[in-house]
Amino acid sequence: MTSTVPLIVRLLASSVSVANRAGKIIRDVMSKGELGIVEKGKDDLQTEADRSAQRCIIASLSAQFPKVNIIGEEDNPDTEDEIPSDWIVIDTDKDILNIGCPSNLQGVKEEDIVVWVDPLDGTSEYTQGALMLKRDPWERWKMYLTHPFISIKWYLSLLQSNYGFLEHVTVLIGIAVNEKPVAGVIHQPYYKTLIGGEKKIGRTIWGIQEVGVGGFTPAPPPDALVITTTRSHSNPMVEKALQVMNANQILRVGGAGYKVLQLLEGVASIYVFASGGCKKWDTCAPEAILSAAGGKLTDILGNYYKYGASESRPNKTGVLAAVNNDLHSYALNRIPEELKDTLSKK
Ligand SMILES: Nc1ncnc2c1ncn2[C@@H]1O[C@H](COP(=O)(O)O)[C@@H](OP(=O)(O)O)[C@H]1O
Ligand SMILES: [Mg+2]
Ligand SMILES: [Mg+2]
Ligand SMILES: [Mg+2]
Repeated sequence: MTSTVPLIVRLLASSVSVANRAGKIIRDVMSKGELGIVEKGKDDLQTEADRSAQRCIIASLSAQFPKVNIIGEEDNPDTEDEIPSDWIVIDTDKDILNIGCPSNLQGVKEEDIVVWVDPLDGTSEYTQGALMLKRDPWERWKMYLTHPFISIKWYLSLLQSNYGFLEHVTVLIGIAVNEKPVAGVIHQPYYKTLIGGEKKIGRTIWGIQEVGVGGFTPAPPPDALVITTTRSHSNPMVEKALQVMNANQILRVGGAGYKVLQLLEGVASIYVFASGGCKKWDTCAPEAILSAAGGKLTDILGNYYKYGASESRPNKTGVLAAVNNDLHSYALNRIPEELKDTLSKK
């Protein structure tokens, strides 16, 4: 049966299973409590969970799809050690294998595909979540003092957050064909639900061009204008763009994946980030899923990013995403020309 299913559908089905496994790795690293934080740059952390989840995803997908070009966020996951055999996922999601494949994607070959992997989106929120899992206030304070960057303002907001920032963490697998994101997976390892009285942790949302979105039911946008934006990478340009939106509410949350989930869930209507900082692996899967649901993700100038393997990794001209074209145009028209100019010259 599997061999008759088009490649792109098989790749999506495998990506869903692999993302679930990566999510379990992320939870396991947190439970063990040894995060192994490395500072890659300013405001840019990597943990054992980022490294291990990426190794799991890349090893699993490249074993099944050897000619697909897979690009991950983390440069040097420790490749010396052998990968634990239970990190190599060979399962595929059976429901996805049964979906119809859009006609323009039926003949796609492995060589035509680039997969962009963000093994853990929202690393900042993940490391701060670890801090809050320390029940003993003294232990928590000691961990705070040794955390690479976290201001007292953040520490206080964490104390008030009821340990909630772990929900912002996602695993992102984006599938691009001819430079365009056509399918993707957003897995949320800490999403909690009660199903028939039983607690379930984690959920996986997927999308594919022309077919739509699965894993949950998208909701219409809120009546009020609710904007979602970064909570850990703001700067004066980001704030300027937010000021001009005339929003009823601004939500500051972690991760590109989580912000796009908020759009899909009807929690927010527009995602505005008028700054460089995000990279192709942050936006590929979210763009694919959002557009499959009728939304739009571009840079702050209104141009689509390209996702070919040779494209530069940084999304220098920011992110502007909305649940529909009208809200996207509304936001685009409000961004001052001067800000667009400054960003495009960076
Ligand atoms: N100034 C910056 N420096 C480094 N990374 C940045 C950044 N601004 C945004 N990013 C990256 O873009 C993603 C979303 O950011 P934010 O949560 O601030 O909206 C995060 O991905 P990772 O957590 O996968 O690294 C984050 O690291
Ligand atoms: Mg990162
Ligand atoms: Mg990311
Ligand atoms: Mg990441």
